[in-house]
Amino acid sequence: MTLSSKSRASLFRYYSSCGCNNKYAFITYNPTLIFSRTKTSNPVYKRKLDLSEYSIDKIRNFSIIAHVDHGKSTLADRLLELTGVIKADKANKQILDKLQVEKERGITVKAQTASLFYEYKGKKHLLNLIDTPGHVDFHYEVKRSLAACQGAILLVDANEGVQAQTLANFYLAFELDLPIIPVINKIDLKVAKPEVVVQQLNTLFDITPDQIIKISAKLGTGVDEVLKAIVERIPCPQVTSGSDKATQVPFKGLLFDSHYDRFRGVVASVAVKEGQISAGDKILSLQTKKKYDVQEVGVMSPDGVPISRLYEGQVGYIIANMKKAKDALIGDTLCLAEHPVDPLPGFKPAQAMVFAGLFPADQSEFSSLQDAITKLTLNDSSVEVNSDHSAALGQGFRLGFLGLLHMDVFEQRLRQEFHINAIVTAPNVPYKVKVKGAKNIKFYGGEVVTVLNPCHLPPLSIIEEIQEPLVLGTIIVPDCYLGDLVSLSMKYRGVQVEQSYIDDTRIMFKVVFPLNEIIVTFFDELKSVTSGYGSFDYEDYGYKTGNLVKLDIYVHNVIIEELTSLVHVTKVEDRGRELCLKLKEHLSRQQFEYTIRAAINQRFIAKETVKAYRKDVTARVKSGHDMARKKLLLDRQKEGKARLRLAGKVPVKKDVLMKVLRK
Ligand SMILES: Nc1nc2c(ncn2[C@@H]2O[C@H](COP(=O)(O)OP(=O)(O)OP(=O)(O)O)[C@@H](O)[C@H]2O)c(=O)[nH]1
Repeated sequence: MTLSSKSRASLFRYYSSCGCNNKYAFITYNPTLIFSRTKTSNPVYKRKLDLSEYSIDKIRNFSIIAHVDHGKSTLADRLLELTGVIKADKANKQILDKLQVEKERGITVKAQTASLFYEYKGKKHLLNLIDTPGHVDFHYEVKRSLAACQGAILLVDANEGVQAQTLANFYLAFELDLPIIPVINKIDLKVAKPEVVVQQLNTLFDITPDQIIKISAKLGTGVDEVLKAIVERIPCPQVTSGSDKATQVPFKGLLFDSHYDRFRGVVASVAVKEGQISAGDKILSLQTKKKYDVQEVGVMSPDGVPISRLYEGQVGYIIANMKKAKDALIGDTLCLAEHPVDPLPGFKPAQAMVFAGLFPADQSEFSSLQDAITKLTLNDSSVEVNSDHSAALGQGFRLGFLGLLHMDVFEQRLRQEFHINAIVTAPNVPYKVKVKGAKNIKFYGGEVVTVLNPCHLPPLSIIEEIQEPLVLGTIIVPDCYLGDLVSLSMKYRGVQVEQSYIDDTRIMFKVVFPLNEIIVTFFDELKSVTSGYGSFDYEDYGYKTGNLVKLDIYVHNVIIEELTSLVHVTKVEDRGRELCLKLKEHLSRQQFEYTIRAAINQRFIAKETVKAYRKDVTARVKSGHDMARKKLLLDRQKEGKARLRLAGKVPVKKDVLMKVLRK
């Protein structure tokens, strides 16, 4: 069915009058219409999709996993082209990276699905691809994507070889018992060393050379081999009911991802484990116990294509009037309202690792900031939101992120998509504080209190111990940097637990670090001491009692709460001195002299003095010999300054805080 331009125009007017001003959305509102986009390069849209022709043995669900920049999204582009989902075009670059921040930074931050239609040995196959992010902060995305798959392509750069995230991602797939197709990418590079990578894959993962496919995702070389391997080596989805009975078995689906469409609410990505689902069905969320009417089901190819029915084994999306991101809980099981089922195992919720305060630059913008955070978290449910207040910055929020890049990306999206200029305070990690005394335990609601903001630390007298979060870091470096790496690890309080060669020249280290030490500068320093060759990945390693102290900064005898931090006892003096010096550099002089001091439990460990402005009050005394008059004027000035010093305040403005907080 195609629409005449007249009926298109009237439809557009109709949907515009309903408040829908998205030029694509008016077409997608009606599931019976065939999608049309301004860029109609997509042959899929020329026909209506009916997935009933793909029996379960013709379906493959797979992810592409790899270290950062090893070419996942570029391979996805070639797969989309080869299967005719998009037209081959030099302009196709990381098509599945849809967010502006992804395009600008050239990284994937959100996993994306795409359905490909591939004819193999005369039979049509439906291949559901999930392109995953590579950066350590987004491991959680990879983990849940893999739960919707039966296999994974492990991509390794032919020049860089196996890196820290290659290992982490391999083990994620391995733990789920997924078949892995090892692919060496970028063989077109002059510096490519595919044979070295073959040796690494063999040493580390027991992968034999005959299993490995060598490609250039950029040029398309060898990509057809990857398509064949997907069909041959990845099994079709396992379903308990068997394909014939699919129609009689009640629907059971795993909600593995979601995003928020401002016109249509939550779009939930679902892997259909049993039965089938179509628009008009009433579904139940087993976690929230809420019921919804399904308005549309479809597949991403690469944008949403509505279809009449999603069948057992398939991966697609459901739109069911879910208004909030919290309605679509990742890992939830969806079923038909009248046929409740046993829940699927689901996932552990994402754990925020890094917390920071977010304040509006101007308090009048507080509600705009609140609104923007609510909207952004609809698309990113892994952000933890708490309210916060600061004496200098006013009302704001304390947000929890999966890592520093995640925090950066969130802040960039606030700026770009909502035009909000927020002040982000220094990142810190969640500490666990053990309090003593039955009365205190009752007051804090438990023996262990989680402290997200160091200035909210319970009084020292009732603290039994402070525990800090640890991570197990994996570092891969050429062995010539061995000495530099050992010193670097020690500087960041790392404890080495393992060391082994992954090929003739490169070493893998496992080091336990306090998370607080590595969140800001460690990665940059690692890159710098290893001339860019070192790679780093980390995973949660629990909590350990740390010899930590609370560092307070006083400006003219007033504590600046935003600068309060928990620091290891061996580093606290350096940190105290550094903060005092930075403040001195950025604070303005006053009519009176004042001090900037760093203190542990009110014991001062560092001090800087900011001198007063000097005004020559004796300049007006004409006679150079009137010493008595000069003395009188100088004494008066001294008294005035002493009075000011007592009553005067030193404003620590937001821009000064920002400069000091940036490490
Ligand atoms: N020479 C060459 N460059 C490639 C090839 N494949 C990818 N690239 C380049 O490598 C860079 C990273 O590619 P991406 O596809 O964005 O890598 P990615 O793994 O998706 O990156 P993240 O999502 O950030 O982890 C881009 O500049 C690509 O053009 C290849 O086969 N040969």
